[in-house]
Amino acid sequence: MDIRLKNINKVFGNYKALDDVSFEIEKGKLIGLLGPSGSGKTTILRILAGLEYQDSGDVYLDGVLVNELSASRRGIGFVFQSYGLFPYMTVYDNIAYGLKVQKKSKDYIKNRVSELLELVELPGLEKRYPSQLSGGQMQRIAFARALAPNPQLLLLDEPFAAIDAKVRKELRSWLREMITKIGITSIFVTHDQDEAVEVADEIIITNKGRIEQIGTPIELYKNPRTPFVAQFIGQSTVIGEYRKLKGFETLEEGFRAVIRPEFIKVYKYGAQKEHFSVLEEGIVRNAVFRGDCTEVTIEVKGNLLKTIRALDDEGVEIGEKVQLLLSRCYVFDDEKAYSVTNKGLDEADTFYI
Ligand SMILES: Nc1ncnc2c1ncn2[C@@H]1O[C@H](COP(=O)(O)OP(=O)(O)OP(=O)(O)O)[C@@H](O)[C@H]1O
Repeated sequence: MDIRLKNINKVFGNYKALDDVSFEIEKGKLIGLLGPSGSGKTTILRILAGLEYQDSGDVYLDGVLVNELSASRRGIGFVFQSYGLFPYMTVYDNIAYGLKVQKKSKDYIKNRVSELLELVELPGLEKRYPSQLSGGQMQRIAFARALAPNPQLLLLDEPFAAIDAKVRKELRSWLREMITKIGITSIFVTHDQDEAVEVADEIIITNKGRIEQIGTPIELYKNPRTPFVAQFIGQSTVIGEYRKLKGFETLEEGFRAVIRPEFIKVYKYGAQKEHFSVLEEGIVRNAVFRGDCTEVTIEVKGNLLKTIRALDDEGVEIGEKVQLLLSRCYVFDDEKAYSVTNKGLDEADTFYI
């Protein structure tokens, strides 16, 4: 199912929850709706599903205007953060629920339930109750239940939020594989960037009821188009002025710069033999081991820059003097954001992700 939202507005009391929201989603895509708390993500899902109605604007599903269509007639499956399973029903009855509402035959339901249990890799659990399942299993069953009536669109509202970190990671890749396999258009809400970047084909970034930017994870990283996106995506250090960082001009009044760890290379003092004119000096102020890398904070001309050192890189110690090459940064004011490259480096020397 392809989706189009056109100029959607929604006010709760005197709070504008959605402000002129428009976007289109191609059939079969897995979309992450990413934004801070209260930015309108859930409201968008609920309006799409017909669980909430917009004050103005249009919702089209497969080119058909569905503003007046009730939730049950939109062909949409919903998976909630809190699983939404009926606690007093077995796994079988939970999955069968929507099919019984559709008055499917007993044989059809039996086959469909076992087919779905195979799909979510939990065969044999028909007789269990939700209380007898782990969080990850409950979410898989909730997924099976949402898919049972063959919806054309699947909406997932923070589907992993209630699940602990390790299982959450597994479920993410599982969901990605599952959705690719079924080929169903899906939108999931999250406020976790890593989750959105890892799972989604495209990300829609919401902020204060508006869409900030839509793009693939890599597009959002490489070309943030608004100040909000420049700061929100990726791990960044925001500095008020360049303080004459080598290779960059002084910032204009009202502009700030975002520097990401991936734009910086850190060298042991004296190890770098090129680009002397733009090599900066800094002092290591903090180093935190993150499991797969070390996050190192370095003070450079009064700015604390976050950098990453791979496990194979030679270690640095707190208080150590190091050298850095800063390849580029994003510059933004209240209205626009753009990328600036270090003037002392050739294109081939700039570090892109
Ligand atoms: N039924 C309602 N009545 C009044 N205000 C509401 C209602 N539903 C949502 N809101 C308000 O609208 C705004 C957007 O809410 P929404 O749940 O869409 O945000 P969200 O981005 O999903 O947030 P979160 O990540 O915290 O779930 C919030 O300020 C919320 O308090």
